[in-house]
Amino acid sequence: MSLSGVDSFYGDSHVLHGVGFALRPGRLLALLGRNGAGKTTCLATIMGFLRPRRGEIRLYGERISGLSPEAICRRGVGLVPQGRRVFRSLTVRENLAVAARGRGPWTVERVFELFPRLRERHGQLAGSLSGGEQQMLAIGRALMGNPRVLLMDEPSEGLAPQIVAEVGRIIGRLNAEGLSIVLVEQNVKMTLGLAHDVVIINTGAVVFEGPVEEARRDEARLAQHLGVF
Ligand SMILES: Nc1ncnc2c1ncn2[C@@H]1O[C@H](COP(=O)(O)OP(=O)(O)OP(=O)(O)O)[C@@H](O)[C@H]1O
Repeated sequence: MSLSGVDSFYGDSHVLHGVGFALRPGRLLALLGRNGAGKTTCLATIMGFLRPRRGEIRLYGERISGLSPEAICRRGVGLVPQGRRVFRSLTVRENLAVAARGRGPWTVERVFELFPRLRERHGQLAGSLSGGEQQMLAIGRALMGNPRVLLMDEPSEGLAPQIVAEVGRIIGRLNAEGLSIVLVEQNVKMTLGLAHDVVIINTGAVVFEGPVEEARRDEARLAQHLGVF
């Protein structure tokens, strides 16, 4: 998937300025930046919730910018949204079942193999789950759409360190199984441990794109754009 020269607006407010980067198949790309840098806006633009005014987004060669969110989802882009957004008054199993889409390996059973905790709680209302369990459910729900590319918006937000490590392991495993992932995170340490490639955005523009080794070597730049971590 690639973005080139993408400009996005909320009304008159110009938020993304010529954003371009490429996610290669099977890679994990970390999208980093300070609060308000435009990371969530980038994901919203890829998903089609915001239509870019300039530039284009391609998925395996096909132009997807300008399509509806449903059409983009059907072409294989999945989203784990910030704040999880599970259906609180549906059970765990129902949350997964309603998200089933497309052809591919993902079934409720397979999600339960990935997250045994969800199997244990399959009949429970999602609103009664812990934060970590809701995050697992949000990931499972996105997988039920059989995505080729998974966008994840701050999956570690508000979770205890032990649960963050567990979620990190799952993300690494999904990627190792071949899923291409864009990971937006404030947890820079965890993210650099998982990523192949890093993109840093600052006030809506890309200020760094390169392999994770290069990002690690340039700690001064990371500190400049991300603050102390
Ligand atoms: N719905 C909206 N309407 C108008 N402006 C918005 C809207 N959502 C975000 N913005 C603005 O767009 C800019 C980028 O926000 P965005 O949420 O993409 O940043 P972010 O990097 O994801 O930050 P965070 O880490 O806080 O989620 C910010 O200046 C924000 O105030």
